[in-house]
Amino acid sequence: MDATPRTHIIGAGLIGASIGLGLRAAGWTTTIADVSANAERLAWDIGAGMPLGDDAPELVIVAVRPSDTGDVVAKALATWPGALVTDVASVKAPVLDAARAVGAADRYVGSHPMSGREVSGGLAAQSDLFSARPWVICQGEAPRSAVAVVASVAQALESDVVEMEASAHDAAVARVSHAPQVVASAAAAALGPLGADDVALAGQGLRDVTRIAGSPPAMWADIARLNRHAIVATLDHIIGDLEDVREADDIGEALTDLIARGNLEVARIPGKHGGRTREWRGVTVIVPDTPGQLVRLLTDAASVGANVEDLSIEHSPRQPVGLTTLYVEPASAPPLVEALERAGWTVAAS
Ligand SMILES: NC(=O)C1=CN([C@@H]2O[C@H](COP(=O)(O)OP(=O)(O)OC[C@H]3O[C@@H](n4cnc5c(N)ncnc54)[C@H](O)[C@@H]3O)[C@@H](O)[C@H]2O)C=CC1
Ligand SMILES: O=C(O)C(=O)Cc1ccc(O)cc1
Repeated sequence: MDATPRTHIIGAGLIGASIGLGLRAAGWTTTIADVSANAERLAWDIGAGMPLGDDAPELVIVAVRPSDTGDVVAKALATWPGALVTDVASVKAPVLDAARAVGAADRYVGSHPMSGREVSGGLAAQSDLFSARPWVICQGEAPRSAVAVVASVAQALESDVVEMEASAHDAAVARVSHAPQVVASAAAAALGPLGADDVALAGQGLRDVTRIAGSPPAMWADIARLNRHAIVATLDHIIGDLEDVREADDIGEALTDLIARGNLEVARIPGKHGGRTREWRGVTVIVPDTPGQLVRLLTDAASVGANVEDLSIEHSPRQPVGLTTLYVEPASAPPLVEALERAGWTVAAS
């Protein structure tokens, strides 16, 4: 197969359109289709792919909701008998079963980009959505040459390829992705009894814990049905820990144990993009809540050559100041602090 195979994407939502944009930016020829005429037209208009013509695709990427993925993969395997088919669904074992059921698992390779957004649809598509993020590939019963083709998609999108068995993938993502969605939604739902003024007290901690609580329910309902066993096993683990805290004679001791274990595990989560681990040092600055201050701060940081790798802003309503943390190489932090203080900024922590 050519280094940039003729690629057809089925499903022009967030993931399908993002793959199309990224592959076209990398010089691939893509076509894209969707059952929704609006979604399909949008994907063509934004340049995620062209309409499918007469040429049969060499590679088909299925990017539809998880519960439909097995059927759409099976149909693609039958429609294009010369094509290799992959998919991006968040649960992998049921799709492999569907390819086996139609006797074409030798032309099916599962994949799962570990990157997304809490919004769906092609309007939210981004060509760099998968950059520096893991992309899981499940070989199943396909030859190595087929794995290499799917890996070339991930590499064109600048993802980090990770190979796993489908069932091991499903058990792992229950813990790193699916159960965290349940817990984030539960933490957000617990705000129910509060009035708006009380919710407005929220700081960065609640924002961090509930970021993905804005996710669309339909996709997660599908994922939960398909990966129920592994998700329930993870929830049992979490509920056990919560019950230990609730039932303890000394709640402080129980929580100390839970937080200590959490401290150990959170340190194992790779760096800011979820891909390559890198160490940054945060320099937290008090920034007046008036227009232009952030630009002034970044300009002052740039004046000492500090390369700001990441940035977070903690801002509480009704406060005249916010806390902005600039993340830099550890060696850049001391000169940055000095320069910012010289320029009149108050550095709250570094
Ligand atoms: N949203 C996320 O953060 C991530 C999602 N995934 C997986 O990617 C897949 C797609 O998810 P999203 O792009 O977020 O969903 P989406 O809802 O944005 O897009 C799905 C698209 O598929 C279309 N579609 C449905 N059935 C179809 C069919 N039979 N033929 C053609 N088009 C069809 C829909 O009209 C819709 O435009 C899911 O399997 C999901 O598990 C994987 C990684 C991250
Ligand atoms: O937003 C995040 O942090 C995610 O983890 C998004 C995500 C959602 C579903 C997936 O199957 C993979 C990644």
